[in-house]
Amino acid sequence: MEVKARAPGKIILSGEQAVVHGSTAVAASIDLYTYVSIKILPSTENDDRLTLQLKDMALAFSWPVGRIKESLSSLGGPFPSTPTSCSTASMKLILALVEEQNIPEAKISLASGVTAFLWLYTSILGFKPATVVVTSELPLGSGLGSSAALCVAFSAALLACSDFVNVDMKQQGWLIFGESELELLNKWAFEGEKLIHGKPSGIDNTVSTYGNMIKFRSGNLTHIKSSMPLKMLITNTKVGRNTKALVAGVAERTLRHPDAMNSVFNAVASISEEMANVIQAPALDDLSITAKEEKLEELMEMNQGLLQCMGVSHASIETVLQTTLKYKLASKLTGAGGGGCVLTLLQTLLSGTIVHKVIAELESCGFQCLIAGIGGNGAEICFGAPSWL
Ligand SMILES: Nc1ncnc2c1ncn2[C@@H]1O[C@H](COP(=O)(O)OP(=O)(O)O)[C@@H](O)[C@H]1O
Ligand SMILES: C[C@@](O)(CCOP(=O)(O)O)CC(=O)O
Ligand SMILES: [Mg+2]
Repeated sequence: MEVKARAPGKIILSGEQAVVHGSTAVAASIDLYTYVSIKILPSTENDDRLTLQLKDMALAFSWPVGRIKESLSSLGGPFPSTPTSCSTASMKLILALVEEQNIPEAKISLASGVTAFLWLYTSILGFKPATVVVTSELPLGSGLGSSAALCVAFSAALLACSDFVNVDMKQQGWLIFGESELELLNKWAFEGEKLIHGKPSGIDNTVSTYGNMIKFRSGNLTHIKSSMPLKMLITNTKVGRNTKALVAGVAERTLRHPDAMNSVFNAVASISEEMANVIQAPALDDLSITAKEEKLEELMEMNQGLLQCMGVSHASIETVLQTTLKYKLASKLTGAGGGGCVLTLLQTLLSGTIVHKVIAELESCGFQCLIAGIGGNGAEICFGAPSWL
């Protein structure tokens, strides 16, 4: 049996970091995906293995299934079949299984992704031998939600192979799960994301699961329907950073200055609410679209100022802001900050010449620019020949 799943990355239009502290945020899926393929293998007498191939990194990890079973069954298994947090005891055992694989020091940041894989795999499918292959179009650790896309794609593929969901394997092409399956998949992906981020808000796995555009607050999502075309330039500063450390840094600043930081989070919540209203308000002509774009630009700039207050901007982000401002374009960081990606709103009536000029100037600083499609489908699964591997 072979199943493929894909899950999109995301941009956060407003409210990153503050959303971890209960503020509203607005996010949208982008058309860059992480793909997971699972091939369940027939059980043999003595060489059953679980293999994880990270194709883009040219890395493969493999465990004898008996070894995983022996290690984890000391906890008294079977593992939970409903989404549950990985206990400290399970975590310790899984980390030992990851450590055995001797991940090269230069790629050690991948260990948390491998840990999330082992937890999701054993929880959802138990100890079946299989080969799992991962590929991704998303830059890792850049604020475009690669960690959530990975957990969503794992969960979707695993659930499609499990007895927990009912899917018609004869259907062709990419399929979307039903509502209750999406809810289950999103909960599992959140558990995986916790192992990578420490304390995620859940916005990244939720927008990757459901796709489109969402408003998110304290675990609750509201679907948003944009009444205007939204075009964003995404500039990757290529400055590596780690979401877990940045989220922890904001939490520490909040402990030091609770009143000031709570005021910042409240201001961010108001910005996100207003942004959602602007995006959804009817636009009857070019004039009203331009007026809405100007409001969005101002809200993005205000949000960026507050992200600076939280301590998550970076010299490379400031360079992108100054460069785009020269062309009268508004920008803000997206994701955890500290480097990673910056969003710039490209107004509908903006000339192509300006877009080319700003991209050329950003790229001359060593940054990488892309314009992604915004608001496509969320998680999808497919049975059949893997054309994308
Ligand atoms: N395709 C992938 N293969 C392996 N690990 C991945 C993959 N995508 C994401 N990860 C895991 O997620 C981490 C990056 O997550 P994070 O710091 O949250 O940044 P972001 O989610 O913005 O890309 C990586 O260091 C790795 O552990
Ligand atoms: C900083 C945060 O708001 C978004 C993190 O996104 P990313 O991992 O940087 O793509 C954290 C969260 O909401 O879980
Ligand atoms: Mg992440």
